[in-house]
Amino acid sequence: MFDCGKIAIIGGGSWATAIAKIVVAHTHHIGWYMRRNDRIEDFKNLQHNPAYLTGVHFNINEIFFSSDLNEIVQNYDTLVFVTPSPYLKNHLNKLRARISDKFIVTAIKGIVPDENLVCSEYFHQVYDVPYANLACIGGPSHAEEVALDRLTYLTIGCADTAKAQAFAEVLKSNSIKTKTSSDVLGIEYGSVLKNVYAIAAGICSGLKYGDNFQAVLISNALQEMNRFLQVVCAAEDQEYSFTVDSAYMGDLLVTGYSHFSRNRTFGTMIGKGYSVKSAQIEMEMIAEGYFGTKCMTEINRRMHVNMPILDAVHNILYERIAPQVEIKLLTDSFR
Ligand SMILES: NC(=O)C1=CN([C@@H]2O[C@H](COP(=O)(O)OP(=O)(O)OC[C@H]3O[C@@H](n4cnc5c(N)ncnc54)[C@H](OP(=O)(O)O)[C@@H]3O)[C@@H](O)[C@H]2O)C=CC1
Ligand SMILES: O=C(CO)COP(=O)(O)O
Repeated sequence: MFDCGKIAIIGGGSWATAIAKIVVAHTHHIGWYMRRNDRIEDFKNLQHNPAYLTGVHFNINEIFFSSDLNEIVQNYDTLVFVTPSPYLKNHLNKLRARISDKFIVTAIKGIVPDENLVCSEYFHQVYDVPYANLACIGGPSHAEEVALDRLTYLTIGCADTAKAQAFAEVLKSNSIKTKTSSDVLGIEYGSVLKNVYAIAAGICSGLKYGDNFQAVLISNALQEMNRFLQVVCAAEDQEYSFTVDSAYMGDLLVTGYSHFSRNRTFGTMIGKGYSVKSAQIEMEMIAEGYFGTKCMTEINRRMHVNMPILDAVHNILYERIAPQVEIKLLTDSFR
């Protein structure tokens, strides 16, 4: 069986903290890159992350912290990237060490802005990491619930099944169930799109559309996701059949409906009349679907998939079309 070796977490936010909790319970040692030394010092003193999931306590002796990404990369075999997607490039720009022979796992549910590449494509194209060394973590998984040990199902995608299985074993516990998949691109694109659709759900909620319509919106979102993945991820002449799995539909549902969802919260503010800027400032957290909307719209200019919900969210966020006008047009297009 493949051995993940020494595992390091890259990123210091809530999902990074939840994944660190899961991994260190299994391995009893992790490396952990955080960008700020003051955060690391506070973490060591408090024995928990000072800013995110503060109720999750760690045995500090089991963690090697560093704000030097190169030090972590040189000393660890499996690197789990959990930074919000808009910051990934900046972190990676600090890299001097080679990462092409590392096992790279991305838990990022977003796309690299300006590049219009999902994370596995970015690591492959820019850092020469072979696809067999690239994995992703998908599935409905709000960090706040993982922190509370609430039952959560994660899907580990990797072209190399043995590697996916090995990492799935590392994450498995009484409260975490895992399965594997070879559909890395599909999981990553699905994760980007569900953020866009959660923004749409939030906008409709802010506009006071009710549960009946939300259900129709989410059904249409799933069909839209499937149309896109059919074009981008299905083998020739094959029907794309994964979309109903929990890493796709499950994550769409949890992000579209959960009050923990930042994308839905952001959309709700937009529906209530906030400008994009004021919603972003008030939230203090990042709704990656905002960036995902722009990138997916640009990608779809080449793909020509029928994606009315993506188009509507793009028009609202980037073309300043009034949400009530755009959503009314969308309602007329649904059956
Ligand atoms: N939260 C969740 O439930 C889940 C999140 N994910 C995904 O995990 C990824 C990480 O999200 P999450 O952990 O929630 O993020 P958080 O919002 O919890 O954390 C934000 C992180 O970004 C850092 N940061 C803030 N500003 C900057 C900046 N200008 N440059 C570089 N870094 C910055 C923060 O560092 P600092 O503290 O130093 O300011 C912090 O580590 C995302 O792709 C998300 O989609 C996936 C599943 C669940
Ligand atoms: O992906 C998530 C849950 O699975 C988190 O979604 P938000 O970023 O909208 O909170």
